Amino acid sequence: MVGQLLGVGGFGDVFQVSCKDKDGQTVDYALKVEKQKENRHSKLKMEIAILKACNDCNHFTKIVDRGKRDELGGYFFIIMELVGKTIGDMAKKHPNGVFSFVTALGVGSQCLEGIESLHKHEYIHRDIKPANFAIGLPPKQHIVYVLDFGIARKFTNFKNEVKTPRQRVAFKGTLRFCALACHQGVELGRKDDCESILYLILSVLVVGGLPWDVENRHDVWRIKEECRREKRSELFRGIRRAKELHLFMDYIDSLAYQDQVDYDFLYKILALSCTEVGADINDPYEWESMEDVKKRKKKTNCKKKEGKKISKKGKI
Ligand SMILES: Nc1ncnc2c1ncn2[C@@H]1O[C@H](COP(=O)(O)OP(=O)(O)OP(=O)(O)O)[C@@H](O)[C@H]1O
Repeated sequence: MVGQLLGVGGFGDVFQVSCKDKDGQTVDYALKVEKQKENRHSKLKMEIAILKACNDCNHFTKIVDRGKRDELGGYFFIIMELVGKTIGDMAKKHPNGVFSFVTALGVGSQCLEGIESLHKHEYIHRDIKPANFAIGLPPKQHIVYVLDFGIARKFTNFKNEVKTPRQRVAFKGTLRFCALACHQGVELGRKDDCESILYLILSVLVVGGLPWDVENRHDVWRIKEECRREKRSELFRGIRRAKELHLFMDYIDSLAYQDQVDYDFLYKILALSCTEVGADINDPYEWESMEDVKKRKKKTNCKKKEGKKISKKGKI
């Protein structure tokens, strides 16, 4: 049974659907449909390929069914695990539109885990923003899910080598959250997804948001550049502990298109930042009740942050 409309995307709509499982229990899922169009690649096909590839990671929704129907002019569909509100919607419900320090960093660290997994499967996301990550439904309210792979791109060639960068790349993504490379019109790599994760964290952490709250693309680019220099403190204004987030930015800015990202270093500095304010990055999020916390299993399918070796860059 098709239920409420959950979201309208650029290419398809997402509905809540419910059906009975083999025990007669009603189970809810999300149905995403995309109209088939001539002369256009299906975004949904890409999403399906990615969700299948990342099936081993708990930051991705599980596929229940998928296919193509010829009715109504033809459409592709996917039925997947239903998740809760997006990070952007959650932040809006909080005072000043921001999370606590530990929730913001904890969520950011999970977004990075999802993106690391995507990179491991040789895709970059290219549209990282709070609207493209969601939290799970109870009892999975401590899990962050990556959504929307509509403009994801394979960054390796058939020999599994990083593709030669194109000379010129058209702007794709979301102005507020895109990396500097996107403004420069150059090929995006793994480090650029990580740059967007830093912007995502700051957008749900700093009261008043990112300093480039303007419409004009060139102004946004200019302010992002200035935030590397004279306006740097403005980007991190008012937060409890900024030292490690500065390191995050310095590290990402030191990387080039083809470079591997030292994700462990980034998890480590996010965790350290929380320790420095007397908390733990795995602490319950603001929306979790004690009951949820009790139920929550600490183990995830993805690599755990804790107990990882200090990487070569992990000298803080
Ligand atoms: N598995 C899901 N469970 C619950 N809600 C979902 C799920 N997937 C997507 N949504 C909701 O639907 C909205 C649109 O989904 P999504 O961003 O994947 O679509 P899109 O067509 O690719 O969008 P865009 O135009 O932003 O690229 C999301 O913001 C989210 O609110």
